[in-house]
Amino acid sequence: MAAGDWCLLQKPEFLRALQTLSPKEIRLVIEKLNLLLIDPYPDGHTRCQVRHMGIPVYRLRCGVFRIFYTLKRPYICVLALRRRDQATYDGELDAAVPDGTAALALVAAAEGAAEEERQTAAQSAPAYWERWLAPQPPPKRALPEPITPELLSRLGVPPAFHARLLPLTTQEDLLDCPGVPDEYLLLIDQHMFERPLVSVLQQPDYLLSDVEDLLRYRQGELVGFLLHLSPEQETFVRRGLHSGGPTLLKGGPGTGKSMIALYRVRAIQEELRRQGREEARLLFTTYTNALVRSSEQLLRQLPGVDLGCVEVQTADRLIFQLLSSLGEPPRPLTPQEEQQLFAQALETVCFTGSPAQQRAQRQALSQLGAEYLRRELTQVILARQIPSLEAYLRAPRPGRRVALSPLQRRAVWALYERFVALVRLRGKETWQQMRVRAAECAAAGWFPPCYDAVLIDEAQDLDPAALRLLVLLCRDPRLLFITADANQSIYGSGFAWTEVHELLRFRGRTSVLTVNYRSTREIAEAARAYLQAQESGELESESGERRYVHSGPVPALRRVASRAEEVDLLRRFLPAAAHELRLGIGACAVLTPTVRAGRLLAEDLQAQGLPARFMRSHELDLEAAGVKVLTLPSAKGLEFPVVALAGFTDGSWPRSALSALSAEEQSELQAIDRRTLFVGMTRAMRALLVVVPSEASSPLLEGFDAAYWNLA
Ligand SMILES: Nc1ncnc2c1ncn2[C@@H]1O[C@H](COP(=O)(O)OP(=O)(O)OP(=O)(O)O)[C@@H](O)[C@H]1O
Repeated sequence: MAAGDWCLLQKPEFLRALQTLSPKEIRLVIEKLNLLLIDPYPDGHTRCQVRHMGIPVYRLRCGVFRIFYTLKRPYICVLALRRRDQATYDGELDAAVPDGTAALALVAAAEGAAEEERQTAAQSAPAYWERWLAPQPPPKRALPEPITPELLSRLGVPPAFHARLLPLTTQEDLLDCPGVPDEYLLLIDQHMFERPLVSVLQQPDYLLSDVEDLLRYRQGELVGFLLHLSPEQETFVRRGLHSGGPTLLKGGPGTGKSMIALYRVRAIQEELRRQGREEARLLFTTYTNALVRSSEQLLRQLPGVDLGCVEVQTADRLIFQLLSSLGEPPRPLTPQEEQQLFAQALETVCFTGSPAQQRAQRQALSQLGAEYLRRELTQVILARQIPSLEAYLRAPRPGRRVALSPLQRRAVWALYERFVALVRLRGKETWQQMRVRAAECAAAGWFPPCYDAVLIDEAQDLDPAALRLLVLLCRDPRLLFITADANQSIYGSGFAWTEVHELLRFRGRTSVLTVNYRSTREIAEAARAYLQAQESGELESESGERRYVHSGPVPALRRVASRAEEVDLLRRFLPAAAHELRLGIGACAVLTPTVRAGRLLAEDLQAQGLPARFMRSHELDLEAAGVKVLTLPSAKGLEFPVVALAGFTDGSWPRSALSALSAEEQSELQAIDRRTLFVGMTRAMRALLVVVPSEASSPLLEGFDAAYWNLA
């Protein structure tokens, strides 16, 4: 709603406080906000400026409450609602916080604060890592009042959770209380301890387009509010809906690519509804099962989205379903079967030509590492649908660093033919073959375009064939939307968009996002420095500009001599960092290189009394209590306030350090592994710890520059 040309925004802090009000009190708040829309400027009476805040913050009288807000034309941003008797006077606001400087640095500088101010705050902050890694946890903070059934009822906490909550007496026990959803824990925490306004300023802004929505939200008629996107982001939500062709959106980690794709679903549905096409079908694809689950969850909370008309799916699952619809369900090889058949192909490959030529080809193959060859077969020949030896001899191989001579290519082709024959004999297919088959069926008209719009998130890791299929399934190229970040590619090996489909010419329809909304500047810059530290980790430069919304402590690297030491470090770091952020242990994630390392770490953390669960990508439950332990690849696209990268101590990773490979092969595989670690690091929002073995022999566990990392 705009009145007097003002629009209202609100912070989650304010919304949470509303949860505790009676309908009559909410009515009063609505009335006051309507008045604010007419004139928000201080009048020295009902509206005053709060002193000692660094930036102008105002407060509005509202019965026994005070509403705090900021102004930045045309927006009035409502920060918080507090009872008058709870330190709602000038100067007491942030003095009530025991560690004001820490809060300031940890949650980043206030909106609009100068860069210099932001850096000073970060640097002058007390020693985070000393606190977070202290041998003993800090004393627990007692709750200022008991948790009573009356309080819980007033806060709207369902009776089913009361028994768990009533005995709690400290903030730490409250935040970590198992079996109670975070929303209730944070509500009680917010009631007990006011969050400094400077920290509230860092929360995202949500649109309050109709003040009456507050009542509807309180009564459960409204699922949530829309995020206030930046003008740059807003452009991409709607761009090209009426004209042009497909849109490609690029940008580094945390710049909001997925968020824009989700909001675009809403914009497309709105547009199609306007055209009277209520039943239009949308496809939203992403790379991992974990991302499918979290995208579905976000879409469910987005007002105006009809989830019934949106299919959220990984491209591979869709391919499986499409091929199944032809009759027999396809039979993909498991990774173990693929490895086994590949090894068998290597052993039994037959070469053609004279004995000397055959010897030369055998020798040519032996110069290449097995993993490198396997990728050549699956990601070059199969994924790019190279039809013949002649075509392979001429084929460019973008992303592959080992130049192959014609002799080597002949040898590789022989291996490819042997491998494909063995796969056929097994009566199965590789996933690349299935993707190719599905794309061919679509091109032949067996799968007609069945989606009115297709949105592809994380496209950098899709095979060209899978992408081609998705393009073919979309009825209207204007409603094809793709996000990608080449620096986060951990599976694919690079391709040109036009190689996929002539439609993907994106002329004038490619853009790059530059503001990181997820990680602190310190974490994002440290991750970049790590990626660039070695020649193998070259960074695809999308744009020179990088901007950040948050700032905080630099991330840390610690070297450990044993897994026991590693577990001890995590046991100290995770709860300390989470509690400092006023979050429960469920806000923490440990990302490991392998499934085995993840399982072991989760068991060890549990044994140390820290609730932790290892989750495969398809088992991901973001709402689950306790530390989430995931593999690095399955954390793709996700985010967590507190992240540790660990599990490198058993020596089984990185794979590239294990075998004797040529320098080019090493460098190519290391580039992928380095990007995998980069993706893991950039999942962290506020606190990041990387734990590596002290005897690390791989260059991948090196390259942590003291200018970006706390290496104490
Ligand atoms: N305008 C905004 N205001 C506040 N928060 C935002 C805004 N845009 C995005 N975010 C938040 O930033 C975080 C990162 O967004 P998102 O996951 O969409 O980024 P991404 O570019 O897809 O990242 P990645 O490529 O690393 O997966 C999310 O928590 C999202 O809610």
